[in-house]
Amino acid sequence: MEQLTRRAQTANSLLCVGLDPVESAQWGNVEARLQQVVEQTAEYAAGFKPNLAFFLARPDGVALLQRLRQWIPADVPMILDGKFGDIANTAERYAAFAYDVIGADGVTVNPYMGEDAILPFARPGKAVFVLAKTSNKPTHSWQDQELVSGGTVSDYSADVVQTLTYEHPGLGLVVGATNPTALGHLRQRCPELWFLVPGVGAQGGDLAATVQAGCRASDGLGVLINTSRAIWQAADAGAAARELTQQINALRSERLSAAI
Ligand SMILES: O=c1ccn([C@@H]2O[C@H](COP(=O)(O)O)[C@@H](O)[C@H]2O)c(=O)[nH]1
Repeated sequence: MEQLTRRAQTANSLLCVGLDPVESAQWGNVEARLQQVVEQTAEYAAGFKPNLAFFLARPDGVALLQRLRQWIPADVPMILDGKFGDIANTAERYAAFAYDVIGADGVTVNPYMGEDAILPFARPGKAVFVLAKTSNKPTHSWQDQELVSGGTVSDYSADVVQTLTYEHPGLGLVVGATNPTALGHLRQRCPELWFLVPGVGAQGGDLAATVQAGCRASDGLGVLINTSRAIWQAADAGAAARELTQQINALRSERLSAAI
């Protein structure tokens, strides 16, 4: 999280460039497009987030991820969005894959199986974003279920992660941009955690509301706002990333002046 904070400050950006490579007649070769998107957007990126599914769906997916790691500048964190979640010894193997085989700086984790599904990823210097309130909108949301002990399932996930951060400071949450009320609620519950926030762009998340509800009161950072298809499909990926960064920064400034 220190690397992420440093990068967000140096690049003056909260943008996470999502990398979900798909074939398209427009782009032709996926590998060349991937390299182009990284090159064009790197100066604006606080982080990159390749989604593992899009690589595993290719015969050369793991090797492509390894090459991707080489194209991403060393000071820009790469978060491997694998939503890993299995018992401890298996989670260890997933962590070895993400960190040792691919060279990721962080991962996403599904906490359904409990703390032993999370903690093997909590290595020093690595960021672990745990699902709390995701951006999809199922009609019957598991995450909104009220627990007898109080709060919802997503609150519980956030509370567990918050507690674990006392010993494992690299933990953060995944909170979708499609529900700013929930984002604000979780920000109040966890004032200092970094949130990975997907859902802006193709999923229609409200950027202004995301910045308003999600940024930390203490330093105006704390949200890594991801967009994948909106950049991948843009005619000029660099321009799309620059525009988004500028929009986010304008909203951050407005938020700051409103607070003064
Ligand atoms: O709650 C979540 C968690 C992860 N994702 C992932 O983020 C990107 C979003 O892509 P867009 O094209 O910007 O919609 C994708 O990899 C998802 O699997 C998410 O959307 N929501």
